[in-house]
Amino acid sequence: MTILDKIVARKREEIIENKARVSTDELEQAEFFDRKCYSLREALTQPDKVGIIAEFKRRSPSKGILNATADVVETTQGYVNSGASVLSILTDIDFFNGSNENVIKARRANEVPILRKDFIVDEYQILEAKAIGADVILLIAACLNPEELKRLGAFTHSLGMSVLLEVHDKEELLRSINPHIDAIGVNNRNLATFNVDVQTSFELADLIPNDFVKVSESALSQAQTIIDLKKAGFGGFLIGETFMKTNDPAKACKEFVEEVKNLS
Ligand SMILES: O=C(O)c1ccccc1NCC(=O)[C@H](O)[C@H](O)COP(=O)(O)O
Repeated sequence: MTILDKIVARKREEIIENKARVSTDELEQAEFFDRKCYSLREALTQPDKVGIIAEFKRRSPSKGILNATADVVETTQGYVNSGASVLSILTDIDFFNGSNENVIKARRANEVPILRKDFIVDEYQILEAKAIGADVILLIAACLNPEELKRLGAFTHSLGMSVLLEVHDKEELLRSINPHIDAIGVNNRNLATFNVDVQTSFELADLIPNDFVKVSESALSQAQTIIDLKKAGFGGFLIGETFMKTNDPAKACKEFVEEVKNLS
């Protein structure tokens, strides 16, 4: 059993628990449910921005605790003030020490798209994402078949939210493209082995149709890599650990954005 299998198995239990605790009617009556979402595509195609998706990630299965103390409001506001275009906030509790509450707090404090970063396998989680103020959800090809990807993508679009499809190889990419996707992310981290290799993004770049915003995810730590990925056609860069492992994630983000701009 891979770590991804374990995460998804636990996720299915968690969804049953959550459905018993909070009804879909209650989710639809939540504070943020009827708000108009920010567009992921628009945020990642602004010519004056680098295209950073800055992640609030306390812990990861591969690295353990990254940052136990950072304040979510201070950090996410800092990310946005540093030039991040989009925020990504982990909501998985058991493997990432994330929470829905962190999205709610970040939503109240920021006016950019927020990606609810979790392992989505059920419509209920998408309703929950809308209810907590997220604009974007992630659909991971490694844990969803083409029919599920299409069904969950269509449901997400029906709520006015955006879909970031995550793939790791050519086979996942070719079987997963459907009309209900806004951006395609190449995860440089193999979720079964934890191996990271930025080359994965370069290899898949030309296979992703240009109608999608191309996003490179994970293991991004060098400004020059962003420049090279931009030349290869990428417009979004999902970065967690590089920022969160420092004492001041927002400052790390600011310095990174400045370095990319200086190299551009
Ligand atoms: O980060 C992990 O260890 C991990 C393990 C298993 C499943 C998913 C995992 N991470 C989720 C992500 O996709 C990353 O948080 C995101 O791409 C940012 O990556 P990084 O910049 O390397 O923190």
